[in-house]
Amino acid sequence: MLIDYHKVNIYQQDKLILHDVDFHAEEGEFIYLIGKVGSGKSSLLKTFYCELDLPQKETEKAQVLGRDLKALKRKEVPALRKEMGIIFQDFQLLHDQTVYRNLRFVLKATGWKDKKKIDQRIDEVLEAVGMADRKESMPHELSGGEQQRISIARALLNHPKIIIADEPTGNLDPETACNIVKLLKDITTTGTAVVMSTHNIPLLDRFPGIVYRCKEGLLSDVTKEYANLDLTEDEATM
Ligand SMILES: Nc1ncnc2c1ncn2[C@@H]1O[C@H](COP(=O)(O)OP(=O)(O)OP(=O)(O)O)[C@@H](O)[C@H]1O
Repeated sequence: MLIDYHKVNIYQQDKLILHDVDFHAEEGEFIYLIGKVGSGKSSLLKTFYCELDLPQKETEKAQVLGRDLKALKRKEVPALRKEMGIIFQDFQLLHDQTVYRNLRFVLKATGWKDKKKIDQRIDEVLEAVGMADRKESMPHELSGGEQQRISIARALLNHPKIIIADEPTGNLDPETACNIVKLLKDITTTGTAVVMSTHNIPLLDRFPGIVYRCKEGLLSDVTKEYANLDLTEDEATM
């Protein structure tokens, strides 16, 4: 299992955001996280990559990629993150660097040294997201959807076992959003799991997956019943 949470409490400062969280992710799974604004989606995702700490005493089990988060030391976090791809709504590309340099920056920062291997891996990930011909482009020369493709390519660089995507389609028009989610779903066929938060409810029918919902401090697996729930609040972004 890639992520195994059992009875986990999640706080922001002193405020309990989600309690008794059970969450599981297995290889190749495509998992949505829905819930209204402020319901705790980002907070949960942040705990997976240790941006938000879990309270030791209120965590029964929290394992991510074979590590016990209760025992994980700060210095072990970069190695854990190297095995994950993380994607954000605002792409977070280096604006003054070409696509190629954006990707090379990550490889160098994660220990790659051989220029030939670096160039080969950059070609592979750009190919995987359909952007092989944009290596020398600057981010501002790309559309939002294209920039998100580059950030997905960046997330793929180190062969992640799991991709965590926090509202990856939040800044995109509906058609571009569909293309990005299709790409993320295609990636799961390679065995990489994807966990993505979204307010874009129509995606759930179009690209079926497992659906978790944050509501009133609780996280539930609603895969079987989401179609019968009123998700008006979950869809609103304001
Ligand atoms: N850094 C922080 N410090 C204090 N409180 C925070 C912080 N970040 C988030 N919160 C609070 O935690 C709660 C959950 O926020 P979170 O960002 O996890 O919600 P979300 O479901 O991702 O919302 P959205 O759909 O708007 O992205 C909110 O009440 C928010 O105000």
